[in-house]
Amino acid sequence: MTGQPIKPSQKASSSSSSSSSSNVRVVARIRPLAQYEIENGSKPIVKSLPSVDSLSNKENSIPQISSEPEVLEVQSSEKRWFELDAVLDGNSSQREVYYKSGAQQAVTQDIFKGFNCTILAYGQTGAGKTFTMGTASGKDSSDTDGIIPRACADLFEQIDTRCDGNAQVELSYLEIYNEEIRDLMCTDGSGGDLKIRETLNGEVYVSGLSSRPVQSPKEIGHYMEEASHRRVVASTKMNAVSSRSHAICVLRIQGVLEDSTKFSAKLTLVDLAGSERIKKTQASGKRAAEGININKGLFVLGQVVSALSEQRPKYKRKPPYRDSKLTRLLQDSLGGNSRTIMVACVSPADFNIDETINTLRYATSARNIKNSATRNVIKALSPEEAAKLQRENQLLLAQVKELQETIRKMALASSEATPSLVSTDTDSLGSQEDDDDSTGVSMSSDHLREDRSKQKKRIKELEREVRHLQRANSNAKSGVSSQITETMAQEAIELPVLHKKVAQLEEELASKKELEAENEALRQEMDDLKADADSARLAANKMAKIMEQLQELKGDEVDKKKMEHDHIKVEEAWVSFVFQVLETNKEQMKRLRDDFTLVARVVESPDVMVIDKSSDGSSGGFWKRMRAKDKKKDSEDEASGDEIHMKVDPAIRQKLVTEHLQFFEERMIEMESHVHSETVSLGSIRDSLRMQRDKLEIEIGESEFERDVLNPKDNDLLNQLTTLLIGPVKNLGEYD
Ligand SMILES: Nc1ncnc2c1ncn2[C@@H]1O[C@H](COP(=O)(O)OP(=O)(O)OP(=O)(O)O)[C@@H](O)[C@H]1O
Repeated sequence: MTGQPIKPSQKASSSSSSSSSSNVRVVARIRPLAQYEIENGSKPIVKSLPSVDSLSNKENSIPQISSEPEVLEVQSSEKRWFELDAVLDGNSSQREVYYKSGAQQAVTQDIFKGFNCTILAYGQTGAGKTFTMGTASGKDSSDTDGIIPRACADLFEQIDTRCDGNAQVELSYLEIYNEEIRDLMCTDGSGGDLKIRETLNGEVYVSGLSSRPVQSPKEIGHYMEEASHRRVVASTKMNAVSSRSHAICVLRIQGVLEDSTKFSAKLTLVDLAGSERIKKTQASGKRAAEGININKGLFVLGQVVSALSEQRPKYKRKPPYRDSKLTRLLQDSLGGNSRTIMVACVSPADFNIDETINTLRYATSARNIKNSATRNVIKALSPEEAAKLQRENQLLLAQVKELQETIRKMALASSEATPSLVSTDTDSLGSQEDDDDSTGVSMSSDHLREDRSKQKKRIKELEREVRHLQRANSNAKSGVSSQITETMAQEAIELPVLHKKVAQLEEELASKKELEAENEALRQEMDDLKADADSARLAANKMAKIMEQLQELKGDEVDKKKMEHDHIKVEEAWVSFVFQVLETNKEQMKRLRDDFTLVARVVESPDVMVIDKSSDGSSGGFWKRMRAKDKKKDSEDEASGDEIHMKVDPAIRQKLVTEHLQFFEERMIEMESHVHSETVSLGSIRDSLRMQRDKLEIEIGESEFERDVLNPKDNDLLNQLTTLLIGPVKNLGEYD
């Protein structure tokens, strides 16, 4: 049998009432197999190993909190064990869960000692969180009631018996849906997208969240029932009624116990939405988006738990409370001023083993989280103690006055120093918006203004605080003679608060000075940026000029190439002209051939030849010579119509023919070779001219494109460059 070794319990139970520092109490609840798990043939593999305590408690009608941790066993391919403060299996009743989780003790004891308490249910979707927490139904109690209705019933019962009804309870109820806070008590639909803010003493609250005074569990049940209709639920493959939001119900209680001790406390009851695998729930569209948001919030919660539970100093890191609304609102419950109980709900089925192991790992880590809850109670004091407190109060008053004067001077100096940068819209005295978690030095003037505005607000808040302290002090003084004991009791509570606030004011002042220095650095940085922007702008202008020049040069280049192109065209025209000349030569050669044919006919003809007058025109030289050599025959020549009939002496004819044949031969050879070589060289000239022209056309196209690109007025590259150089400074809003 293999398994995960169980660590020895490292802590005392959180139920110890005197201790202000206690670990988060974590219990596991295993629900019975669900219908869908039975249908898909799942086997139960998660069970609780009974502790000695729980066995001996079996007989007891009131379930007891076990003093020792309990163990949960997961039997998969190997066995694993998880040690928790209590383990409740599928047979555990709702009542048992209420008691053994520690919820009953928190409500009936811790709240009345002035401790803030949180009870939250965590786990996979469909694991039984809503079933465990329950919603107060407004009806009479039943066995199936979860923690919330039971807590409400016990709370009012205790108020009746311990405060004689002298207590006030206020209820508020919200949900976080898709990272938006919604007021579930708001009936007019205006309770959406509320903001988280923080008071001066670090208490986180939701601005604009409504709260109602409530006088009975039934009244709470009534409001919660109404609110539950506003909560987003939907059906998924793993839960027919799946909560799609984290619901947080807060009860603020203030009362006076029988021994005149005043107390105040906050009971926070949280029903988280379940972690889910989109594949398993088969959620799509809106449901899938919800699932992603749910998982995101829970992931941050996991990060917070793991940061808080880290035991090794070198791995300790700041819990990322601000990364989600859920963790921001639960900041006090996890590592803060609250006694916290976490119920990790799991399925027993092997089908859900991965999710179950995850939940349990998370749960065991959460057990290491240490909270330090402080008691909000007021006790009666002796007259000596009261007088001492009064002296301290006077001292504090003097300190407050001094601080007030310093603040006034600083505020004056600050607004005089930088009037242009301080926003005029700083009259609101509301607390600072907390949602923006930006840290580090901002580069924009918006942020600078924001800092200024925050600074101014801060000063006003400080002034308000001082006024409040003065008021508290003078109230304390005025009551001394008449009701010395009660007033002093009040002061006993207020004195540490005053001390804390003075320390806080001093801290605020120090941080204000830091802010001043930071602002000075920012101003300096802004001046530098302006200077950078100036030189960037100069550089951009220079670049525009260079580009203009380049554009001109490119334009010249284009013109030159175009001229070259035209020149080539002229040359090409000349080449085609020469081709025509060659054609003419060819024509002439043809005529020579015709003459040659004629001469051949002369050779073959008898004494009289018939010659076309047109032929005579073209090869007249030959006939003239014929006639000159044979003058005596001239008279014998006869012309009729287009023909000449010529008598020829055979000897002369023979001689002339031979001469001409030779002449023809030579001319023909000469012309043929000339025409051939001219044709060849012209052909290559023509080809090279065509190539040059094609090349030039491409170059012209490219140069024209480059010229257009270089146009500084319409140049994307330059514009981008300018934006890049000047942009950051332009964003400062003060640089034009
Ligand atoms: N211990 C239990 N005994 C009997 N039925 C239970 C138990 N726990 C849960 N169930 C039933 O299982 C179903 C799912 O429970 P529930 O709605 O409480 O889950 P959930 O964890 O709140 O889910 P989601 O995160 O999706 O809202 C319900 O029908 C509920 O009645």
